Amino acid sequence: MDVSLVQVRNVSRGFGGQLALDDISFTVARGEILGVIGRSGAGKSSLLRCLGALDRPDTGHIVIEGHDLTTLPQSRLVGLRRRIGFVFQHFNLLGSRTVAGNISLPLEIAGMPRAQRRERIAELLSLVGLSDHGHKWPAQLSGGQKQRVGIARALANAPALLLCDEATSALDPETTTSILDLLARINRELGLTIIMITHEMDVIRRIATHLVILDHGRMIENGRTLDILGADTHSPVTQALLSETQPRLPPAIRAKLVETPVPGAHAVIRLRMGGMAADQPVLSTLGRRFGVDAIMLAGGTSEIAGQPFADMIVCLSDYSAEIQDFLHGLAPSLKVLGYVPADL
Ligand SMILES: Nc1ncnc2c1ncn2[C@@H]1O[C@H](COP(=O)(O)OP(=O)(O)OP(=O)(O)O)[C@@H](O)[C@H]1O
Repeated sequence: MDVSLVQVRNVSRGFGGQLALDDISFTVARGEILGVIGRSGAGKSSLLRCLGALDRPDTGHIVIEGHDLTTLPQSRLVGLRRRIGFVFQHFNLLGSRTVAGNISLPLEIAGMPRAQRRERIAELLSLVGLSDHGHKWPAQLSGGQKQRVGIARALANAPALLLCDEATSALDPETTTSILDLLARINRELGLTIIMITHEMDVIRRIATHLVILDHGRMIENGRTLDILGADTHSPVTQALLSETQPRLPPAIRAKLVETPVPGAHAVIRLRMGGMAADQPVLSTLGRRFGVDAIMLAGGTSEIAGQPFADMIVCLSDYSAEIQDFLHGLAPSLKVLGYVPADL
């Protein structure tokens, strides 16, 4: 059985002789959170518009729940669009309607009777943590609350797919965290598939199970976020995006780093590992098993889309073949950054 909810096949879209999307293909499985990232002009919004049936690709196919958006007649697109919820960067709430009124709008358009609507609105308000705010006006809400209303409205018709366009870019860091937590909970509890466009790597790390990286309209990475972030070799564009959230050596230590080992020097190693290995007490094991002094210089263990992930730079008093073997067994990505004097 095909578990993919969305199939994007060889999609291209041009504007004035320039390709905003150049032969893009990927699939999104049900229940996935796909992050789409890229620099300004990479093609993210163009892709989102095609996925939301707001624009048609010039060539290629986009199939959602078995329906090909690119060949479906306009009359049937309206029905399919109800299967897709949109969350916008600037919320796009109607100031002339209350919170409940905003959430009610898609239900009214879908022809839901009033009594049923009232029940559904109460359910949605509770889901996004705004049960007491239904009577308020958008102007009375904080940015985070407005986005919660935006999410409730997007979920009103129980969509199969949620498209989020820079949903947290207008929010402060604390509010961003609460909105990302809400989206992750909705994904978990409702099994909802989410595609989110962002230019922030941190958003990807926190929530996206899968990742697409676009550059000049081309897809340069696609896979599990853990795999892409844990890998060693990347294109310069990917590396630049990833480096935003990667640990860096403190400048004072970087200044002492040399390329070739001198007698007694300590090795500075960068290692990344995902899954169970990330939870292991690597430094203390090195000390216990090999008698190595191991010091964490930067980074540590965090989570990527709820999975443990370690990304750290460590200083080791010994980097023998035996120790290298041990570390290679744990970390698919392992790199010697250089050597520093023992009396660091
Ligand atoms: N309607 C349009 N008319 C003309 N050119 C367009 C149109 N939409 C997109 N483009 C061009 O297509 C390319 C991709 O734009 P797009 O907005 O999809 O990128 P983006 O990754 O979303 O960028 P940003 O992060 O700045 O929003 C850009 O060169 C842009 O100028």
